[in-house]
Amino acid sequence: MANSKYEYVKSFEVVDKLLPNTWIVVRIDGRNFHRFSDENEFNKPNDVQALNLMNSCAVAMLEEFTDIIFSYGVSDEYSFIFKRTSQFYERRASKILSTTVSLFTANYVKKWKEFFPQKEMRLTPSFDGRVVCYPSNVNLRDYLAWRQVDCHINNQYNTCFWMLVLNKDKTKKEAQDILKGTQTQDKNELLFQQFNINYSNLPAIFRKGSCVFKDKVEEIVKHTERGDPVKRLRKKVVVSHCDVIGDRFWKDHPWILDE
Ligand SMILES: Nc1nc2c(ncn2[C@@H]2O[C@H](COP(=O)(O)OP(=O)(O)OP(=O)(O)O)[C@@H](O)[C@H]2O)c(=O)[nH]1
Ligand SMILES: [Mg+2]
Ligand SMILES: [Mg+2]
Repeated sequence: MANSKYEYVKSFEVVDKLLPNTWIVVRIDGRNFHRFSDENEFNKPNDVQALNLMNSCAVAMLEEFTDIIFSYGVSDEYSFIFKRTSQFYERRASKILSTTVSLFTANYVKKWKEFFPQKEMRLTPSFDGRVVCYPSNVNLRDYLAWRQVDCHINNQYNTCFWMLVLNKDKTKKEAQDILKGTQTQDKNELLFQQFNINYSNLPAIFRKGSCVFKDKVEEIVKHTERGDPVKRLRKKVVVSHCDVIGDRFWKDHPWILDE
């Protein structure tokens, strides 16, 4: 049967091409993870295995979608940056967003047992997603700085909050009142005075979040007949908990934003 009678419906589809020559950022975030974390008894305020699971899913994303040049994750969220010149799905927003969210979610479920071998997963996880284009490297770096500052603020607050609740028998309301109006320095003092914790010594994965990107690493590709190793520089997806606010990281990894 000829389909021409019905084909006009296709013209209702809207064009959703993302601006050319801009960094495409897809940020996904766990839906109702407050409850998901409770039900699955994640450690408070940070569950290192839950974070490792998120990171492992991000690594899988960079391996599958080669246009992703960098990603940054904290808590139940991950931001994926597609290179400026990406022609992935002809830059169609809905395609890029939906495949990113679904591939990440599928990996999260698939890899759960690897990170929580003793825990049957409770509830079905899902993630929302949004896509934003940034025209300049400065905008992109400011975006990442915004997320990393957010990580710092939340982690410092949550660390104080849960120390007060779990170790000083404060109610959640009392802990909230104690922390109300406090500045960064006050929270550092509180942790040090009351719990002998030096905030800057806490694991970097909690304080800085996680960066997943392709780094140049030396790998032994073979051995000569005499048994000497032959090394090559290879690009490999790595996870690092570095500072992305200052210039250092970007000076050390110029290929990420130059690509
Ligand atoms: N215990 C624990 N909870 C976590 C951890 N990471 C994330 N969460 C929880 O996940 C929540 C994530 O915050 P949001 O994304 O703002 O809130 P949400 O509940 O996911 O709600 P929506 O994102 O709006 O659907 C946090 O408030 C925590 O309750 C963790 O490592 N340990
Ligand atoms: Mg969430
Ligand atoms: Mg969140």
